[in-house]
Amino acid sequence: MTAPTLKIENLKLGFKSWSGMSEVLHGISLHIKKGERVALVGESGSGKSVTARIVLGMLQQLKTARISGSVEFEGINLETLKPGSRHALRGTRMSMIFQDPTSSLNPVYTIFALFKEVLARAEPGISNERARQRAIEALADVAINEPERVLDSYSFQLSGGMNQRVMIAMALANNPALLLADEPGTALDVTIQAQTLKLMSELVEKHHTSVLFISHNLGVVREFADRVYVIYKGNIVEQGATAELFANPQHPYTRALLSAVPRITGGGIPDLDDDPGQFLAPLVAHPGYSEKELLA
Ligand SMILES: Nc1ncnc2c1ncn2[C@@H]1O[C@H](COP(=O)(O)OP(=O)(O)OP(=O)(O)O)[C@@H](O)[C@H]1O
Repeated sequence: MTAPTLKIENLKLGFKSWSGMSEVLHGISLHIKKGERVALVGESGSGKSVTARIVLGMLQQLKTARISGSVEFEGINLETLKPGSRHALRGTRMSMIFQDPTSSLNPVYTIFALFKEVLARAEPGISNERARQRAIEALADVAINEPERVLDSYSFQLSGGMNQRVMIAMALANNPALLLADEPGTALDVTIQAQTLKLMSELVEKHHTSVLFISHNLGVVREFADRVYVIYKGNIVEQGATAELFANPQHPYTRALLSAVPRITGGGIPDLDDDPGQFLAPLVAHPGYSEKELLA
């Protein structure tokens, strides 16, 4: 049996502040099999982005963060890796696409310089010629027609949609096993968002990339994901195959989210805080699927 690309078990996170600890993740577990696209869906502040940041090792250095539980990537517990080895995974075996492409691309460097840095993570000392050739190929994959012009531009000279494509091209340039996509395109208008999601979808299919797709938009999740985990206030309250979960949601919070789909796509999630206690039941697996069986 091949190890899942990602396996998170009992992950807890708290932030220390002057007023005490605020608990953000209460022991979440999830997994992504090779080539599987899994969505983590929940309202703003539920703990989606911090989960991705822990996988990437970006929160561990924060003095205020308290993290426990385990994160395995391709069968290796990431906590057992030396910081250098863990750092080396970022941008090579796992990469991330952020919500706002324009502010995520450093405006001080040309797109080519940023590309070269990404490529050099997997191929140290890569020559300018080879980096340029590979960058042009990667940009062709995201349907950019004038790669030379784009490579010599700075992010602030390109449109948001173009920057989003550049970011997808960069994230996939080293053929990662895992792509963490945090609400890609939500900072852009809906047409561009739909185009970039379609592009991303085609590319991950082509390269058999596993994806953790973070979103609050169930309409988008339905199009993109094979399986869905629903997160509410730092707890996974339900998971299941996408079609099944949409057809037969078990958990009251999932039902509430689903009933709000038209409002979500129109912008904004309704306030579900009226009776938060009712949503905090343990994980609900769909009949016939246990977390163990899904891993097999
Ligand atoms: N560095 C930090 N220090 C303190 N609290 C933090 C930090 N980062 C995140 N949080 C808190 O952790 C909680 C979860 O944040 P997170 O960014 O994961 O939410 P999210 O589900 O991704 O929401 P959104 O959809 O709005 O991005 C929030 O209450 C947030 O304020």
